[in-house]
Amino acid sequence: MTIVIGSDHAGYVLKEFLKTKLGGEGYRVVDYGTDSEEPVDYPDVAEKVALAVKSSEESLGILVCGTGIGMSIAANKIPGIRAAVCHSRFTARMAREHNWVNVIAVGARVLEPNEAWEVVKEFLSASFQGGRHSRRIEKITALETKYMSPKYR
Ligand SMILES: O=C(CO)[C@H](O)[C@H](O)[C@H](O)COP(=O)(O)O
Repeated sequence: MTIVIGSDHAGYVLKEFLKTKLGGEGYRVVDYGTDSEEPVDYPDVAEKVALAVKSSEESLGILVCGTGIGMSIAANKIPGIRAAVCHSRFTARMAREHNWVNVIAVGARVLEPNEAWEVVKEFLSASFQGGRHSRRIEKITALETKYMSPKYR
């Protein structure tokens, strides 16, 4: 599986840490930056990662900023992206099993690096359970379609 990853300046150090861990587990990692702790705006990175995930069903995204919140808000603007901030192993597992989240966002100012890695590992090891959850995902997709129509713009 390919992991598409990106961060802003606040998440840069954690992104690099997660990249090393992911590589060690054999994942192919594609990095959309940023490449230093020089300030950048998280929506720019969230857009690149979200579009990459959208273009390949085989990939999952990881976004890192200070809290994960801004990244997830931005990524969720891209149709087909279901992004969620996860700061515990439980929420990471549920995000995948119930919500079919395809982009996880974590906060470098919230979690220690090893905690963040545990959360990411849990996310990557979980699978969408389907069943009743499929119906709910379909309703989320319907909302996306409905509110993207010119009537609501
Ligand atoms: O998107 C965020 C908030 O949800 C991130 O935490 C950003 O990394 C943060 O806002 C950046 O803050 P800074 O003061 O510009 O470093």
